[in-house]
Formats: sequence, C-alpha cells, structure tokens
Amino acid sequence: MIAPSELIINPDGSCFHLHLKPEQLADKIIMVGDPDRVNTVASYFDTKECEVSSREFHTITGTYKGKRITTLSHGIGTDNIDIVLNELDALANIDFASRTIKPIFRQLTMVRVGTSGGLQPFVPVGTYVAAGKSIGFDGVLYFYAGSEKVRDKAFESELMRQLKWKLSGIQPYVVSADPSLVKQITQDDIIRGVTIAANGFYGPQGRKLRLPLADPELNRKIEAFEFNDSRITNFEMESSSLAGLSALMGHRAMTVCCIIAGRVAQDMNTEYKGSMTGLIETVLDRI
Ligand SMILES: O=P(O)(O)O[C@H]1O[C@H](CO)[C@@H](O)[C@H]1O
Ligand SMILES: O=c1cc[nH]c(=O)[nH]1
Repeated sequence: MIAPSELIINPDGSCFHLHLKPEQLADKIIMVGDPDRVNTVASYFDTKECEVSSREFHTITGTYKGKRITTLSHGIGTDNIDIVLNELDALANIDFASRTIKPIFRQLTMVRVGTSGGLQPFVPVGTYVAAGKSIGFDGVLYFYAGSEKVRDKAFESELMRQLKWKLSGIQPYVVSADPSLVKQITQDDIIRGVTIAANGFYGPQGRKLRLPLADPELNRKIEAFEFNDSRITNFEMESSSLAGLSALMGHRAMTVCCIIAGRVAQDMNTEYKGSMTGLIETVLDRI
C-alpha cells in the first residue's frame, strides 16, 4: 500500500495538485504550458465532459471527432512535469481505493504543444518543430533509478565535448521522444529536431539582461553543434523530463513547438497565439 503522504489524495478523491479523479482522465492527452491554451484546445472539442482548475493546472476532458482527449496545462518547467507525470500515471495505474498498483498497465499518449525559441536559420519564427531528442539542462531524471537506460550516452559525451561544458554541477542528459508517436504526429510536414529543455528562460537559454552569463559563448557553441547529421534546433523548458519520465514509466510522449523567438535573427512574434492554432489542429487530428 502506498502511504497517504506519498500518494496524496484530496478529500474529494482527486490527486493532490491536478485535482483530477481517475475517471476524468482520457488515454490521449494534449499538454500545454499556458492554462489559457487549454481553452484554445478545448474550443475544438465536440463535447466537454469536465473542467478542473487548480494552481497552474487547468484540465478539460472532452471528445474531438469521436476521440476522448484530455487537455491540461503543466505551467512552466521540468519540475512541474515531475508533478504532472507522476499524478497522471497514478490516476491511470494506481487504484486510489486500495492505494496499490493496478495489475494491468494502462498506457497514456501525451503530446505537449508548446512555444519555443529557434536556434537555427532553418527554423525561423512560425516553424513547427518536434523534439525527436531532448537535451535536459535540468536534473529531474537523475532522481529516478534506471535513467541510464533511457539516456543517449554517446550524444551526451559529444555534447560535453563540443560545448566545452563549463557549468559545474550541471550534467546535461539526452533522451528520445517516443519514436512511433513522433512519426504519427510529424508525418512529412513537421521538422524533427533536437530540443534543449532549459531550466530557466533567461540565463539558461543564454539571454543576458543585467546579469552576466557564466559562459557567454554557450549559445554560439550550441548553434554550431553537429552530431550524426543532427543540429540543435530550439529551446523550451519541459520536453526532457516529459520524454525521460514517460519512457521510464512506459508511456508514449513527445513535444512539438511553434517557434516564436528567433534567437539567431533576434526577432520575436509577440502575437504568437494565432500561429499556435494550426499546430493544435494538426495535433488534434493526428493524436
Ligand atoms: O508555451 P509553453 O507551452 O509554456 O512553452 C514554453 O514557454 C514557456 C516559457 O515562456 C516555457 O514553458 C516553455 O517551454
Ligand atoms: O525563447 C523561448 C520562447 C518560448 N519558450 C522558451 O522557453 N524560450
């Protein structure tokens, strides 16, 4: 039995942060950072079954063209993904009444639809980029046993070498999104890239406002990095722990982003919400 302090169930039978009950979760999940983007995704639904809001976690479950889908916001950062993934997995695979793991595994399919900063001239503002691989600047995955089974050690070594890594205490890790899901969602019209999930928006993505950066050359080295014909395409803030934890748990997950900041051309689309709708429609159709 999993103790009440470890799997926290609210008095209404919902999980601690998401405030969702097991029966409110669909097998297909569209995740977004911004709680308001959940409304955009759900505006395409034909039916709406439930809507729950708690902190930055806003969830709507409904149907789209006959498919039952849950859309939920995870807020910003890989640490939030730790909460969201563990609670979604608990909703699917732990019996809340007996607090025991269910004998039959239920697999979830999760697509995160996010915004991102582009790092190459071939992914200008407005491009959709899927994270075939994610580089985690965070440390969430290291707290779970067996992380080495889902990490790409060769890629990690090459990254440390080419980036002449200087930031002590941070060891970037590399994980893959679910390959069959990436194929299903990207088909032949969405770029498959390598995405850095940074543990911050400013310094960790090489943005200098008032504070100087520890390695001011890091973005230049990231942009020049090349390994096995792949380049690092974009920055966002969740894809690494999403791909890594899902792989450890046995779920299918991936991230696809719309580029809203061109870090090479130094341009920005502050009116990006309109360009997210095309990506949301594509993911709804293909999930
Ligand atoms: O637009 P979302 O989905 O939030 O994604 C990106 O935008 C946020 C930073 O502005 C981070 O969450 C990053 O991953
Ligand atoms: O530059 C960007 C834009 C959106 N989200 C990020 O994390 N970085």
